[in-house]
Amino acid sequence: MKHRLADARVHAVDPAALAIPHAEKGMRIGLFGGSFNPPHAGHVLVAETARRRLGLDRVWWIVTPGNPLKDHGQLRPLGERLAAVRRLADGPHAAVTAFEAAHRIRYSADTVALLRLRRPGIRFVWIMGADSLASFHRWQAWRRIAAMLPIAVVDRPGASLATLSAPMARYLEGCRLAERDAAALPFRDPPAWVFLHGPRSPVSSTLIRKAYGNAS
Ligand SMILES: Nc1ncnc2c1ncn2[C@@H]1O[C@H](COP(=O)(O)OP(=O)(O)OP(=O)(O)O)[C@@H](O)[C@H]1O
Ligand SMILES: O=C(O)c1ccc[n+]([C@@H]2O[C@H](COP(=O)([O-])O)[C@@H](O)[C@H]2O)c1
Repeated sequence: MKHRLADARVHAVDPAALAIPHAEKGMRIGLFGGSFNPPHAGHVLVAETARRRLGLDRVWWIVTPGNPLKDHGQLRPLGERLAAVRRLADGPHAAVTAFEAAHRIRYSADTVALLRLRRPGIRFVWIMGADSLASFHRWQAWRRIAAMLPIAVVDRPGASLATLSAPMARYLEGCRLAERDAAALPFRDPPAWVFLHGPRSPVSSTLIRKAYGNAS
C-alpha cells in the first residue's frame, strides 16, 4: 500500500478511505473534522446547515485518528467510527475520509496545509460546532489555521454565548461576515468567518455513550 501507516489501527481501515478525496478545480468544499465517537444526528444537521447556507459542492467528513485535546480512553477504533460515519453521511454531497491517519497527522493546521498543497484551486472552508469555537484558541497554530481558510461555526445548544467571549471571536472580530452573506464565505480571502444560527440539535456523542453505558 502506498500510504504510510500511522499505527496498527490503520490496518483495519478501508484503504480507499485513507486517500485524500477527489475534487474538481473551483469546487467549494467544507472540511468537517470530528472524532465521531459515535456520529449522530447533530453532526448531520451541522453538515447540512453548512452545505446549504454556504452553497458548498461537498462536505468532507474527516474522521480524526484522535483529537489531540481529548482523552482517548473511550475512543472507538478508527475503522469502526469511519464505517458509522459512512452509514450516516452518504449521497453525492458527502465524502468520508480518514486520510489524516495515513499521513500521521494529529493537528488540523497540518490537515489544512496538506490539502492546500495536494488540492490547489479548491475553495476549502473549515466547519465546526459552536463548542469548538469556544476552545479553538487551544488548538495548535490556531491563528495559522484562520489565516489559511475561512471558518463556518454552526450554533449548538449550550455554546451560543461562547461566540461573544471566545478568544477566536475576539481575535477575528473584524473578519466576521453577516449571516445573510454566508454564501460568500468560500470566496473570501482568510481570515474570514461566519456564525450560522438555525435549527439546533442537543445530541452529543457523550450522551449516546452514556446511554449505552460507555460513560465519559
Ligand atoms: N449537536 C451538535 N450541534 C452542533 N455542532 C455539533 C453537535 N455535535 C457535534 N458538533 C460539532 O461536530 C464536530 C465533531 O464533534 P464530535 O465528534 O466531537 O461530537 P460531540 O458530540 O461533540 O462529541 P463528544 O460529546 O464526545 O465531545 C465538532 O465541531 C462539534 O462542535
Ligand atoms: O489541531 C488541533 O490542535 C485540534 C484540537 C482539537 C480538535 N481538533 C480537530 O477538531 C475536530 C473536531 O474534534 P472533536 O473531537 O471535537 O470532534 C477534529 O478534526 C479534530 O482533529 C484539532
